[in-house]
Amino acid sequence: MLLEVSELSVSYAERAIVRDVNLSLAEGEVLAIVGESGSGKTTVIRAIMGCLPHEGRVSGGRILFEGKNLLENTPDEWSRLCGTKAAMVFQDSGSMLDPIRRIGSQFIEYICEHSPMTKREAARAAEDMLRKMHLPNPENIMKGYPFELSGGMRQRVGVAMAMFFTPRLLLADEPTSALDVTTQAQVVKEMMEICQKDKTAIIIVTHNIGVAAYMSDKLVVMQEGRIVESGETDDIIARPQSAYTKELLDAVPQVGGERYVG
Ligand SMILES: Nc1ncnc2c1ncn2[C@@H]1O[C@H](COP(=O)(O)OP(=O)(O)OP(=O)(O)O)[C@@H](O)[C@H]1O
Repeated sequence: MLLEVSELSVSYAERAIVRDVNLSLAEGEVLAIVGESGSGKTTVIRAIMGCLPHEGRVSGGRILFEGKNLLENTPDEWSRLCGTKAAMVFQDSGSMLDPIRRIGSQFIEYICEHSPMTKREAARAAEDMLRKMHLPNPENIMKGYPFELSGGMRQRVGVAMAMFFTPRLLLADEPTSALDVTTQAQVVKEMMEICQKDKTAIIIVTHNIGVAAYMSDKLVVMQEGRIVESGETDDIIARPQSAYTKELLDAVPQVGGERYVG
């Protein structure tokens, strides 16, 4: 297994928020975490990435990544892991970029921080990566500022940066929920293409069980900090066991007479 999370519990300022979460992920697999706002989805992936807010603390459990317990990592080991072996995409990756610096200089700096490439090599490699994310005129994008791009384009830049070092694991927190439905579908499709080619495993956190059904091999349903249902996505969609999962599925809008999750 690439990742094995067992009995994970997390507290914020001594208040237990996430309790006894178990999940596992093999190379190239896609796991979706769904559940209502506040159910602890983001907390789980932040704990895996070692980036809980400062009042947050893992109060129990284990997180094995390639067989090593991440909770024993030194700060140095975390910084070697983040960005190269494991990477994260956020709801609005544009907000992670400095608004008053050109995209190219930020992308090049990011590459040079994590590799011995020269600036010139990094620039060329960054453009190639933007092209892979179907961004037109990568040379112009490199020269532009984040605010000059649409939300979908900024999100593609975020995915391109996250995927640059072919991470083994991509953690995606509501990566498309700020986008309109058509752009959501395109960005999800492109992100999956690039991950499938590199055999990158994905954990995607989403409100949208339709997106989860489309993307994932495995599904974890969370409510109030606990897992209420988990298993193969197709099984859960066809035969949900918990009342809460049934509720989530019932809330999926009908599209053209057919369920979006169908
Ligand atoms: N920094 C923090 N300090 C204290 N409590 C927090 C902090 N961040 C989150 N929480 C609490 O932890 C709980 C879980 O939050 P989390 O963001 O993990 O949920 P979520 O399922 O990802 O929600 P959403 O879908 O809205 O992002 C919530 O009750 C939230 O109020």
